[in-house]
Amino acid sequence: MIEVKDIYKSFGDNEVLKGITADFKPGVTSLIIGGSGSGKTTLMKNMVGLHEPNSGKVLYDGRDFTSMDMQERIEIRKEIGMLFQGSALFDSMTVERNIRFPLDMFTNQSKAEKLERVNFVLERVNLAGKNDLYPSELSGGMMKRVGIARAIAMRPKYLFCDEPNSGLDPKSSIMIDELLQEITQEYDITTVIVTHDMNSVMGIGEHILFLHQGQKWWEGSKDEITSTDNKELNEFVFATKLMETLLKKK
Ligand SMILES: Nc1ncnc2c1ncn2[C@@H]1O[C@H](COP(=O)(O)OP(=O)(O)OP(=O)(O)O)[C@@H](O)[C@H]1O
Repeated sequence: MIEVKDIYKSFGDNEVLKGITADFKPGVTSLIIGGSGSGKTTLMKNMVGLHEPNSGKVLYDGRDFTSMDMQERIEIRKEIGMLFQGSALFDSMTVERNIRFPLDMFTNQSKAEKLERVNFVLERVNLAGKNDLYPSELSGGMMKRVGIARAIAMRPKYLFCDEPNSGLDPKSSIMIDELLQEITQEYDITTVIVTHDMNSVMGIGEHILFLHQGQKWWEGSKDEITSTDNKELNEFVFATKLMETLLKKK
């Protein structure tokens, strides 16, 4: 479990996070949603140590990440998988080398062990046998799946995804969402996803955190989100024509 406790973060005079507290549980896909500039990415960056909070704590299974030194943090980082926007694959490396990269960096496994792991995760994301392709030879959805394979190669306990289906068509987006949810449940990963995508919210939103102006404005599940009377959340949720149309049909 990841516990975020009363996180405040400012950039100069701009107070972006104003006392966020939340728990993220293993085996559950947690979605951080909210309008542009509400602080979603900043919260995620504070959780993984890419930003330092002004105050507050982040605990990984009880371990206080915020007060750790660099060396101690490396140990936690090995347990974290990250899927960045745009997949962030290395263009000059094959699929296999991209996925092997964290294993080369962080483990002493033999070549054979690493290859076995690469092949296992490739199969898991439905890309068995694509080892020798280069990123330029892959579709956007395939690139995301390679990104997921790389993120889970180290058997992470925690998985962070920033807009995992940006740039994908609706069908590929659903495939990526379902894959993330399956992996989360199968390996009991604590998964945190930053998204704008209401399809993702309605598909895999087991636990949703809605940020508004740097505060946790609402928390709940996809089953609760359409029946809330929270004004700002409603404005966010029903901002698409699709949702509007579906609601009229109800
Ligand atoms: N490194 C930084 N330096 C200064 N200001 C920053 C920095 N990172 C974020 N901000 C500011 O923090 C605020 C929140 O940004 P953040 O990226 O967290 O929002 P977001 O909810 O993820 O938005 P979006 O959906 O548009 O990605 C914005 O006003 C942004 O300008």
